[in-house]
Amino acid sequence: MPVSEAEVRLAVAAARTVVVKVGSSSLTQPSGHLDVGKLSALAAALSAAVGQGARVVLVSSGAIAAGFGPLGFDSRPTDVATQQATAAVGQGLLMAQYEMAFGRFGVRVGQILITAEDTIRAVQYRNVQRTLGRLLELGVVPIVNENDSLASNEIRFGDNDRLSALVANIVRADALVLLTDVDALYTAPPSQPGSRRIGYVPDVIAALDDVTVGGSASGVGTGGMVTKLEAARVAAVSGIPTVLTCASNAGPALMGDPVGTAFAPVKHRGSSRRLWIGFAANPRGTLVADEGASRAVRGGRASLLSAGVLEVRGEFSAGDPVWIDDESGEHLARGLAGFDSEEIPQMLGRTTVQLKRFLGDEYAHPLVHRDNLVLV
Ligand SMILES: Nc1ncnc2c1ncn2[C@@H]1O[C@H](COP(=O)(O)OP(=O)(O)O)[C@@H](O)[C@H]1O
Ligand SMILES: N[C@@H](CCC(=O)OP(=O)(O)O)C(=O)O
Repeated sequence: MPVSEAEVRLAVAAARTVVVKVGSSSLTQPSGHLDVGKLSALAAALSAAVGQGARVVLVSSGAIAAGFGPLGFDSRPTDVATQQATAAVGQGLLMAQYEMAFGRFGVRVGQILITAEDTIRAVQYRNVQRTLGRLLELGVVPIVNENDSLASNEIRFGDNDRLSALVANIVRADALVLLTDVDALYTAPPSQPGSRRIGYVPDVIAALDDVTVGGSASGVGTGGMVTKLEAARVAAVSGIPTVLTCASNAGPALMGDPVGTAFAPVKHRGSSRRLWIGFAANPRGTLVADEGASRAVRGGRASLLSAGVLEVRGEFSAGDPVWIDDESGEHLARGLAGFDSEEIPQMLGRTTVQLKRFLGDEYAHPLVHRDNLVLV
């Protein structure tokens, strides 16, 4: 586990598999239209890394930014339906440019569009993992974006920062590089007088207390620095180092030069699927655990049984993420529900033996299995 900045930089330079995320603001002109020059420069830097043997996954935003100009809008649309339609137009334009730009270096690209919803379940998760793995084996640079045109509003990432950290987990990346329109993390939004550049963050969780982060200032970006730090945190707890810098520093960042901000990993890798449950999507409902069940869940190795659940809130399907709260309303854990919300009221308070006797074998299972549960 690297501890000094030099070791973190070295780990990034030596990474065999690297996920690079580029934000909308780094691919567009001030007018909002796609900036083909910036996109080509990025493709050149990533192709050089591929030429040196790296396996590169590019998580690229920019579908909405690329689509609104050609559709005749003056600025990024704000309503969901128009954003989704704009992304459908822009995503094709974006990929056409990437194909051409990487093609100049003989590098092939492939498009992967992900929704939070269809990757939260184990089968789809493994599907994404297998396809990305195969693309990398074939020497292709997968270009990933959220499937904006189909993502449902309640369960979308919105920004691509957290998505990139999860993709880094899925492909078991050795490094994550976040490219944006600011050269590094600052102690406060760079527009604030007196804000200072931070070159190295040894512990991202502790750093969250010392840094003032703001939203996007660009008009095309989405999450600002908040979601980038969240991505760096997810990567860190997965054992993955992160470098955050501006897109024009992509080449030096990948070579381990001291540009931008480097974040050290804070822990050895956990299970990527459990991280996915913890961070991928917003819970759709809540299961309220009684005192005994809360204690068992807090203990870390227990499933949530219906005998210890007092109440179900919200509407969800089996497999959806839910909160597990204690009676005072405090969040204890996130987990994937084992049943649809409408099936649960008849199960509440019943033991496994009672469930079997009164409702049948198919109900004699935990409401949330411990393998699908992550403490918060
Ligand atoms: N503490 C901070 N340090 C650096 N940038 C910050 C900070 N707080 C807020 N920001 C803003 O975050 C912006 C980057 O986020 P965003 O516009 O969403 O980019 P992207 O499109 O690359 O995701 C920067 O341009 C900057 O204005
Ligand atoms: N998936 C969206 C990303 C939205 C967005 O602006 O993200 P980001 O620039 O990474 O903050 C798109 O391609 O337009």
